[in-house]
Amino acid sequence: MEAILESLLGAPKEKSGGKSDDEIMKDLKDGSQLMVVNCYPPCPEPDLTLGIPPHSDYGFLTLLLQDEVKGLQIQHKENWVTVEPIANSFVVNVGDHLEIFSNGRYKSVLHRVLVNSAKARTSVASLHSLPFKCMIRPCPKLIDEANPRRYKDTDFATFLEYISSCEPVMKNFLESRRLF
Ligand SMILES: O=C(O)CCC(=O)C(=O)O
Ligand SMILES: [Fe+2]
Repeated sequence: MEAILESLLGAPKEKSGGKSDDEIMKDLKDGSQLMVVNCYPPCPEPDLTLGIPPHSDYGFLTLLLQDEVKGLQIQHKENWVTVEPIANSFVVNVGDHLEIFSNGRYKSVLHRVLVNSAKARTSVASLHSLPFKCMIRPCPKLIDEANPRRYKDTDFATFLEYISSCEPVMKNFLESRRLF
């Protein structure tokens, strides 16, 4: 898992450079991992519901293992696009923390899950974040006059406070952290 994260984070690392990236990598290694197993039974009326409503994942990166049954869709240019399952591979989703750390260069992906009437579906999501007490903020190297800071400081407690007051649907948690 560590090796996968390290190779995936190569891209923002090159762009931002310097000490803060090593720090973020270290924080991620000491960070939190939440594993969620989702089971979607067959649904007699799939057009009337969703397996999971549109949302973005809290956290830095999500590694998602889906079985051979379709269902996951991501939003791309206003359209819902089905993510075709590929055997023995992970889908990697950018989470809200990476959008904040990259000061908006990387967008957390809005996704949802459809159900179907024929087959049960199972997926396993592994959400990787900083340690719960860590503060996430835009990387200073990505802030300048042309790219002012776009997000407020955010930690896990802020997220818990948010979800106790309203549902984390669409990208509304991230929107609540926006400065402009
Ligand atoms: O079942 C899926 O493919 C996606 C699950 C998901 O989005 C989640 O657990 O956050
Ligand atoms: Fe998700």
